[in-house]
Amino acid sequence: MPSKELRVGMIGYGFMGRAHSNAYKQVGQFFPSDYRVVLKAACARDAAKAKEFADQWGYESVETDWKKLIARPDIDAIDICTPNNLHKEIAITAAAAGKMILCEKPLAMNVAEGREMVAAVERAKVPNMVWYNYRRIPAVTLAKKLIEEGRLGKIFHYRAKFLQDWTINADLPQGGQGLWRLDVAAAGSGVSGDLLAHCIDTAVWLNGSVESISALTETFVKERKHNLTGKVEPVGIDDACIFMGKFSNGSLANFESTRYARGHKAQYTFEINGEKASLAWDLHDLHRLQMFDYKDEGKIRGWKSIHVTDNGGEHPYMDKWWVPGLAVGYDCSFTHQVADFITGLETGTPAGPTFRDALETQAVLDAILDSAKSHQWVQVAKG
Ligand SMILES: NC(=O)C1=CN([C@@H]2O[C@H](COP(=O)(O)OP(=O)(O)OC[C@H]3O[C@@H](n4cnc5c(N)ncnc54)[C@H](OP(=O)(O)O)[C@@H]3O)[C@@H](O)[C@H]2O)C=CC1
Ligand SMILES: O=C1CO[C@H](CO)[C@@H](O)[C@@H]1O
Repeated sequence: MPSKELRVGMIGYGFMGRAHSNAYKQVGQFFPSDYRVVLKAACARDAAKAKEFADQWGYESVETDWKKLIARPDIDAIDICTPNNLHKEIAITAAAAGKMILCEKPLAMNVAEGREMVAAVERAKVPNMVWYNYRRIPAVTLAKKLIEEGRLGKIFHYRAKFLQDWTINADLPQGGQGLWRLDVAAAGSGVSGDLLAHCIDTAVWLNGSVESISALTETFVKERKHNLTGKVEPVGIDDACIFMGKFSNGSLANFESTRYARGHKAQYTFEINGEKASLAWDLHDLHRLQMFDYKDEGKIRGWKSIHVTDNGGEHPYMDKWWVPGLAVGYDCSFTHQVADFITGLETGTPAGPTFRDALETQAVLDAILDSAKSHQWVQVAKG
């Protein structure tokens, strides 16, 4: 039986408010630990919606001012599920109050903000984590294990893309629930910070730091009505982004993200080519890790499909779920992230990505926008 409580104050009831709440409810059932997660309070500006959310997910109380939530002595951890422009202020206030912080991605609007956030959590010595959840899809975690075992050898290429199509409609306004992503003042950037950020986090985790970048961005719809002013305003975000770059290990990077790829809702894929083997993964088929291993016997050598659904306890996380062969879904990545966060509390070795880890992704994002603006190669800033 758990002997400790992890009392969560959730800020935001939208997409991620729901995804994280689901993870908090699942984690103790599938990943038992010394901690019992208590959904203490849900916070948002719209009191009625926050109350409806709190009732649905089992939060004990509601707040409409995040500063009051942070000030509450009965909350241990603040979960930031707001638009990106609020991450910094909330995180710094929470750190100063000695709260643990689980912050949604991207860490910040830019690297300067990110640095302030890292300084705040490190000064306060509070456990902290950023929700780059795709790392914890079992097939992606398996890729990490195979790379660490040296099965790919020297890596030559890392290519990734994240494609969507939901902003092709020029009548969509900027601002509002979900649509704040189209407003640069709320989002900081467009698809680079929203989608490529995931690809970069996974890439840095699997293949190490990105050193330099040459990027191209495009804003296909240049003006949209703004929901705050009611006026048609210029659009300041990148609708699409392509970059090439070089990793510190010498391998070449080739990345693309867009919300204008008609037919694609969330196609996140990566492929890694090493001297001994290659790996490929596709979110649409999230259990499958494709591998080509050159050491396989010639007449049967080819791409093999590893279906990551246990295999006798050898696949990451899967032994905690159902019987071998049965799948889990997108939501499990969040549950795994909470489970690892709790393990970090128990062992004293924090689960990544911490704010400091996520700062590296933020630096790559800044370099992308700098390069796209200047039409120059840009060195990625260090921490
Ligand atoms: N890890 C991942 O895969 C994903 C990460 N994200 C990230 O999660 C974050 C949230 O995105 P998402 O859930 O889609 O956003 P939504 O638009 O669905 O929800 C945003 C929430 O923030 C609340 N909010 C906004 N302003 C304030 C405020 N001043 N005080 C308190 N609450 C506020 C809103 O409620 P109200 O308006 O009532 O205040 C709303 O509940 C973003 O940083 C995004 O990048 C998003 C999707 C997936
Ligand atoms: O992973 C993701 C899926 O798409 C969302 C946008 O539609 C992103 O915000 C998110 O981070």
